[in-house]
Amino acid sequence: MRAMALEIPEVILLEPVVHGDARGYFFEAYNRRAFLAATGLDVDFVQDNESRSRRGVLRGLHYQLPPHAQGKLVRCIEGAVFDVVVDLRRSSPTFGRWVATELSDENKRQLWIPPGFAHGFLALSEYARLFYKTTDYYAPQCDRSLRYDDPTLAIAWPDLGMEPLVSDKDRSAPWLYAAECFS
Ligand SMILES: Cc1cn([C@H]2C[C@H](O)[C@@H](COP(=O)(O)OP(=O)(O)O[C@H]3O[C@@H](C)C(=O)[C@@H](O)[C@H]3O)O2)c(=O)[nH]c1=O
Repeated sequence: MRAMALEIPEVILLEPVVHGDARGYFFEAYNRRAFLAATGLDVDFVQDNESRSRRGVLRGLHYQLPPHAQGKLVRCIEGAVFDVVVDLRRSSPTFGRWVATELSDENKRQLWIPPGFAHGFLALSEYARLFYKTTDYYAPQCDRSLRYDDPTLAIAWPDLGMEPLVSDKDRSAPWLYAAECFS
């Protein structure tokens, strides 16, 4: 597993070693020891999530506040997504900054999103299925959404020539200045 640093160093892009042969391919999608060796992080994942979205669906930007803040290990197992992470740690030099990367069933890349960050994605392919592990359980009372189109964030979402399909919850999410963040 190869780790690649992004502009926000705590957010880590991971690329597995894919063993291809005449039958197809095999790779270790998650291996605790390999994850530790690549990232230096020994993380306890407690929940696996899967969602499937039509092209143009935008989910996010989501995070859970303490005491149920979540780290997430995200990958796209069908199609492709434009995946975005925003630093919401007020004490961080990169507070309010975002990084984005394409995750797809072709590149098999995974993104490690530490607690303290908001996460969202736009489905680029006809359908996109996201699979992600989390370090804490779903806690609706701590679940928060942040506006994906906040002009302060100025996220460069790809233009698919259509309005993104967004949940009511996400459409009515607060802007960054009013959002509850991390210390
Ligand atoms: C996130 C979550 C939702 N749910 C329920 C609540 C609701 O009825 C339904 C759909 O929830 P949402 O609309 O929040 O689903 P979704 O918009 O897909 O939420 C996800 O978005 C991405 C970007 C993330 O980063 C995830 O952590 C998660 O917040 O599923 C659970 O039961 N467990 C969970 O862990």
